[in-house]
Amino acid sequence: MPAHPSPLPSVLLAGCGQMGGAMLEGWLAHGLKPSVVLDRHSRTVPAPHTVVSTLDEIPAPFQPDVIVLAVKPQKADPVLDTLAVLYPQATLLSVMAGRTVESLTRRYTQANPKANPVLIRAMPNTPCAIGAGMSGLYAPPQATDTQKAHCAALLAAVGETVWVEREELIDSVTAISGSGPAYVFLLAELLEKAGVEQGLPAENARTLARKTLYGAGALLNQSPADAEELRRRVTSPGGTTAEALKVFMAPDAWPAIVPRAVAAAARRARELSS
Ligand SMILES: NC(=O)C1=CN([C@@H]2O[C@H](COP(=O)(O)OP(=O)(O)OC[C@H]3O[C@@H](n4cnc5c(N)ncnc54)[C@H](O)[C@@H]3O)[C@@H](O)[C@H]2O)C=CC1
Ligand SMILES: O=C(O)[C@@H]1CCC=N1
Repeated sequence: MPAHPSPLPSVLLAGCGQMGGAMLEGWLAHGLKPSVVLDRHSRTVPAPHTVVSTLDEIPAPFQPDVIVLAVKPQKADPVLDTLAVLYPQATLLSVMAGRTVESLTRRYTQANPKANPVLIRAMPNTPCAIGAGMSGLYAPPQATDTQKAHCAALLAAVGETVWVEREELIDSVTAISGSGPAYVFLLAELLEKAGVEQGLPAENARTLARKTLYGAGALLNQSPADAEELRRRVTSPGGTTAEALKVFMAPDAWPAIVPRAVAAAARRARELSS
């Protein structure tokens, strides 16, 4: 990730927890115009960037290109209320699950009737911290090309991006790639435990599980072949993998469970929308 020649737009990062912190790591590695990080927990950022624990501490002349909303959806309202007063014409990039453009704009303009914000939504994931993120983005029709370009640049600096045409598809993105790393980490946990049950020393089981997921992910990333074909290449007829896949692929196992889990995540995203 080059620190030159084009620094990313300046941001006010509102919320620097798991997701905000992951993006910030990538942005700092890339190079970011002077920016401000808001978090009530103590943080450090290298100069010329600044950390504040409340919005009142933001230096008066600071005008970010983009305000990134990365607090929990249920905690956003007090932050929006203050931002609406400080930055009535802001470009806001929300990475919050669920909360819609309409609900965020409504809250903003309730807090300041003169405000006229533009809300763009994105759903990134924590591999952004190492430049391997996957983000879906949605912009409403009123967003300008510059606003979209600023938001896209921020997310492209920390991984891949896709735009979706309809806002409700951000809930689907959330259920696949936003939450998705947790599904993969669960598989790592379970493989590691199973390895120990098979008699491997814990340290070996951990390495075997983690590096297998890493290698398979890297192969998926580089190979033009479908996942199904890559799976077939591992599965010798009458061999060991086929036996494991009979268990995983039983009609009531992964083919039923994965869509059910994804649907549950998407449903929760819709519940968080108000
Ligand atoms: N964790 C993940 O993998 C992903 C999270 N998201 C979204 O990112 C958002 C944040 O999630 P996490 O980073 O997991 O949560 P988090 O709880 O780790 O981070 C939120 C941060 O905001 C700070 N904060 C909240 N209200 C504040 C206030 N009024 N003033 C100052 N600081 C305040 C908290 O101190 C905390 O550090 C959520 O809306 C979530 O939907 C999106 C994609 C993936
Ligand atoms: O669990 C959550 O609600 C957030 C959104 C996607 C990943 N983490």
